[in-house]
Amino acid sequence: MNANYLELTGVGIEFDTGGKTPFRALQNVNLKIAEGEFVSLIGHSGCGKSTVLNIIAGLHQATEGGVILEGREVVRPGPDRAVVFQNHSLMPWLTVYDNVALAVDQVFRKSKTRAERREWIEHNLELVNMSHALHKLPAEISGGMKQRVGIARCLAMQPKVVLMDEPFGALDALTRAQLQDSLMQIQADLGNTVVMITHDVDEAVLLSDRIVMMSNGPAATIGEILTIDLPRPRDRLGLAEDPHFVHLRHQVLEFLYARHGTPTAQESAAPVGGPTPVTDVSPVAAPARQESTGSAEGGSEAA
Ligand SMILES: Nc1ncnc2c1ncn2[C@@H]1O[C@H](COP(=O)(O)OP(=O)(O)OP(=O)(O)O)[C@@H](O)[C@H]1O
Repeated sequence: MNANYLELTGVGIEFDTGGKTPFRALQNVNLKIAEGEFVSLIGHSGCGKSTVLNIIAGLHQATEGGVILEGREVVRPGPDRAVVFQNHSLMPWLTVYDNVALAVDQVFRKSKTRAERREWIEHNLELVNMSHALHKLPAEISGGMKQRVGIARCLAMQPKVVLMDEPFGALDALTRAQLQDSLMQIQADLGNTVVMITHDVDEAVLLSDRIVMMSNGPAATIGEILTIDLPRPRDRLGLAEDPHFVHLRHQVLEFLYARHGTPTAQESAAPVGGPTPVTDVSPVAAPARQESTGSAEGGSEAA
């Protein structure tokens, strides 16, 4: 296993706001992600989670630093990084099958025959239990089913990294739980490297190998990284009362509510220097929690 599969080094970004001073969203973000690892990004609204994901996706260019995936610099979007958004983003005029076919044809037109591609599309829709609805249009299926199709489309591209921006955020609790379980099963089978944004602390602890907790912006950075050393496969019912699960969950809540609550006046006025970042270490060697020396005190606000 390559422990430095995906590396973010000194990543910072400023957005041009049309005024005199650009807006500094991120400052000195350093993170190393191992091949096959499941990493969640958590932090308050507006701290810069989507910006980190977009930089990895190649949709934004960092102002400083950069991203290396398997030894190659990320400079633009590519099929080696597929994104699952909160709102499925399926083509409404295409059937379930054709939505996945569109992505599969783009990636595998030259390397797979038509019959192989058909088999591959059906296989990926089967992975997310959608074989029964191949010929339905997005408008004819539920929100959870659309999200399943979005995940199938992403997996079918066989990306090196799966990027998920609050993939289950718009779903009811029961559907969300079912999809979380499916995702855990799929990741166990396929060994995908996943970076997922979530606001849901339980979801982060249940699914992740590590949780990256971000400080508030502007000039947001990584505040702490929590290693989730719960054995797999993980069973949500058993874990609900597991003291270690409860302890890990508490550590995330403490970071979000007690130490990085409402952005302070000091943070709001943060100069380009920003808070001190934490330097990541390999997930295997990582201690249960790494503290940033630059964390700010704050009030309380939900993530
Ligand atoms: N294109 C842009 N131009 C200017 N500012 C931007 C741009 N994109 C993001 N920002 C700002 O950067 C900061 C981080 O935004 P981002 O969307 O990454 O936060 P987030 O943590 O994903 O938020 P949420 O949890 O609410 O989705 C915010 O202050 C946002 O307003």
